Amino acid sequence: MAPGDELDALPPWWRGLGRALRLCRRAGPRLMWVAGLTTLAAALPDVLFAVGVAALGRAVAGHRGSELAAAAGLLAVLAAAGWLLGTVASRLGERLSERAAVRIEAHLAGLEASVPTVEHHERPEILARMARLRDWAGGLSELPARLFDLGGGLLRLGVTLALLMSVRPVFGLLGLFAVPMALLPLWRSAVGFAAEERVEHLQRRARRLFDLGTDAGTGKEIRVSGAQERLGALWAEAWHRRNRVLARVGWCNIGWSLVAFGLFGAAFAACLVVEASTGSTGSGPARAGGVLLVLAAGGRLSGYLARTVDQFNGFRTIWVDQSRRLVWLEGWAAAGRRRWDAPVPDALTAGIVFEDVSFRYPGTDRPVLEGVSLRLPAGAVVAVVGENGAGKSTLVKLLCRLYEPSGGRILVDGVPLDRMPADGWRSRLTGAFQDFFPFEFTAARSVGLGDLPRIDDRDAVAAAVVRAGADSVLAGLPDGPETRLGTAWEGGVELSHGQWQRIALARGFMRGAPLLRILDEPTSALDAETEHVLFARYAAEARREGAAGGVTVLVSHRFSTVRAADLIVVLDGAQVVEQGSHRELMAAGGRYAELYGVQAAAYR
Ligand SMILES: Nc1ncnc2c1ncn2[C@@H]1O[C@H](COP(=O)(O)OP(=O)(O)OP(=O)(O)O)[C@@H](O)[C@H]1O
Repeated sequence: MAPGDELDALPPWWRGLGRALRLCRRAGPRLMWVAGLTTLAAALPDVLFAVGVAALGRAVAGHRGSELAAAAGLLAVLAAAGWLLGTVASRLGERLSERAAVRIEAHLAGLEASVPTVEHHERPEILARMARLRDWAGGLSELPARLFDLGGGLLRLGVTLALLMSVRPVFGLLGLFAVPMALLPLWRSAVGFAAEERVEHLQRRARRLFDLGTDAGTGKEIRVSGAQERLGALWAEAWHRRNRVLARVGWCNIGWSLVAFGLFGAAFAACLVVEASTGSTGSGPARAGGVLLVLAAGGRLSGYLARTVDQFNGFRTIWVDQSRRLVWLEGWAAAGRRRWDAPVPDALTAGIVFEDVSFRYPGTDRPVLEGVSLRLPAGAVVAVVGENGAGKSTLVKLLCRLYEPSGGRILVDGVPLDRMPADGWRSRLTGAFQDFFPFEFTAARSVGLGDLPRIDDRDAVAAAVVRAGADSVLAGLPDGPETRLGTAWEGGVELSHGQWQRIALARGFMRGAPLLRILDEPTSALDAETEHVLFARYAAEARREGAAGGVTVLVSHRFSTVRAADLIVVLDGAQVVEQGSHRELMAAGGRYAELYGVQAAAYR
């Protein structure tokens, strides 16, 4: 399944287990073996404690001093060995989990980042899967340790049952009475899981509302609109609705547990009474030893069983739920890359062509672009205009491959864009966007980020700053380019929106000779005059860079800026309604001429 397709079922459980264990093993193959063997060895002293107790009982009842000392010594050795092996095993398990966590988290982050488009950030069903995987990434790293614990638990159970049957074979049936206790948590946890999935959207909503109410970015508007109380009420309601559903499941769990534990308790009591009154192992000290063995082993049986079931449950949760999600994400990220069989060209000769392209946002039915056919000639400066919501930024996003078209294709020098590696294509793009991100690094690095390999190249940064007209911003900073931006940092300086925008613009000028330069309303916070001057500079620069045939796409609402473009594309109602040069479009007297006239009149 490729990104963009329907969300498919999770892969089978056995693939998930093997994959997750292999990933953890890479974090420390030898450590994994040592941790496994130590955990199994740590299970034995504890279970043999019942044998020591029985020996002690026999010695006390028979008044045998030497046997008493030997039994006491055995118990002391078992206690010390149990503690020592248990401590070492748990430390080794933790160490393995810590190492595996680093590897798994890096793997998950790499997988998410390698998904070529951003649509997964907007599809709730994918977000839910990924959120769960991310939240429980630590759990995956515990998978081997939990598997070893489970092995130790089963070993304890087996030896305990063998000890009980050594007293009377029929006492092995005690294990059967414990079965409901073993199965109950499995059943109830599946019920709990289903309930959690049902209310996951409420949890996500509550978290989002909390972020909205507490985030610095939203603080101003939330206060002005007076929405705090409403947000708080919605947040509380989301949590209450979620908690009510989960609490109901929790109470049912307790009820069923009482029934299962009651059944086992009755059977255990019956075993003790039978052994004490009839004494299968003889009379006197032997009977005392037998009763104590049943008491110690049987008493621990329920504890061991509950623990093993718990271990199995925890193991199963990670195994069945998490490891399958991991395999799904690996497959999903890889599917998007599979058809990349064409290289990204070094230079454009013909240009970029939209061939009957249509697009709908994930989870929506409304076409945002429909039947768009366009040619963006190599080396041209192309302006895209249209009213709010006309689809200008969407067209730009398709060019950046943040989404794949729902229909039609985009060709780069005649080759379908979706056959080229997305990261390779993006490495030849540069851009500045209206919804830029204010990276709170030093000013120089915030600009240098536009071309990662040259992030610390001071000359390249200085040149980009000048080209974007951001030199006045840097000149006003206390430490110039080395000033830390953002008040969240000690000594950091906050910039105005327009200043941040200029930094973002400079970032967009870091890469030289791009195949595509995107300017999506990058100067919306600047005045019309400044925008005009800057755009004239970009256009001149783009024409100078003509050797690579790079296309510059400018989205702007200001027609005074747009008129200098080689080609102007007018979008309306999800379609291209006009295209041509300023002079051609004015002569045609259509939509462009109308909008231009309105804006010119407003300026006059
Ligand atoms: N992530 C999204 N999910 C769903 N719909 C979206 C998304 N982003 C944009 N849209 C819708 O797509 C349509 C086109 O949006 P787009 O941002 O491309 O318009 P635009 O022409 O750039 O507008 P503006 O001039 O206001 O920036 C709008 O109706 C918008 O509601």
